[in-house]
Amino acid sequence: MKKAMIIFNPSSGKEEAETYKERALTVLDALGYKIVEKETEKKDDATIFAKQACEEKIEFLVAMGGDGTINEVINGLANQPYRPVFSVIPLGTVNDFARAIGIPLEPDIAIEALKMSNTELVDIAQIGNKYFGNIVAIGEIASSVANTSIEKKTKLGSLAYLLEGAKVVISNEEVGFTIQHDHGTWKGTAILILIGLTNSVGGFEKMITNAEINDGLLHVYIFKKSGIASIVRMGTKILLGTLKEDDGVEVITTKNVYMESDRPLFCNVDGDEGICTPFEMKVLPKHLEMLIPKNS
Ligand SMILES: Nc1ncnc2c1ncn2[C@@H]1O[C@H](COP(=O)(O)OP(=O)(O)OP(=O)(O)O)[C@@H](O)[C@H]1O
Repeated sequence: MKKAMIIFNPSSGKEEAETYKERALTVLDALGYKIVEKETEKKDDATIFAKQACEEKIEFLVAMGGDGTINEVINGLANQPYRPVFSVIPLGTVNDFARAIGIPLEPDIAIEALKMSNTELVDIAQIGNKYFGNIVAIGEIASSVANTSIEKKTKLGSLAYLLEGAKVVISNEEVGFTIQHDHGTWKGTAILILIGLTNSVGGFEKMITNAEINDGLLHVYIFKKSGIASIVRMGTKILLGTLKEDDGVEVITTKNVYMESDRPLFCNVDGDEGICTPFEMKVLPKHLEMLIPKNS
């Protein structure tokens, strides 16, 4: 009998989380899976469970939670020789990974979509000894976004990130960076660097223009110091999906990065605090097989 594992974070989303879990169990049961149910209690539980799913050769893994839970699952899967087909029921406040991959943001619709059989191989990336599926942010703004309160995120969603981001961008000093990439070395100052695998950042689905889920590339966006007028202009371009063309931004596409800064900076990895500069990063092309609804 084929086996499925559900990794469920009861603290993600709102009160309906438990109800969604029951609905997902019903769908997987009707599909004929023997189900292993795992509930997270604390940080890194989802990583341990995902690794266990690989070791037990489970065929299908469903993660129910927000971007934090999904990042932990990716870290459990990434370096295993066998990896199950993976899908996500988004229960977070922002759900960048689900947005980017094309999984319905409405949990009930995402649960229905588990019945479909269309899979796609998607890229992830390695930063130091960690993995991510969506975005790394480097700069003072990165820690500020990680500090955005859960209450604020729940009330304001993407807007909370934008407000925190704008506050730091306006007040902040530049940092000197050296970035070695596949085509040379970039040296200069910036207030923020984003390295994205997908297009969605902080809920803004057109932030990283042209990034595809399996293009095999890291999209490095370097933001220069700028005044209020250019921040407003960039904000508009983020919404229109034309940020790449803005004078305040330099863009590098590469498969590998070595990043140094003139003082150590913590990175924000998929929305949570990650490692410190300097670091090495590389893309792992088409590394995860994901169930993705065809018409999304
Ligand atoms: N039972 C639990 N109770 C409280 N916290 C938990 C529990 N299980 C896991 N966690 C914590 O929840 C974190 C992940 O939360 P979640 O998946 O909602 O991510 P998020 O980044 O807040 O999502 P989003 O930004 O999309 O809202 C984990 O890193 C872990 O520390």
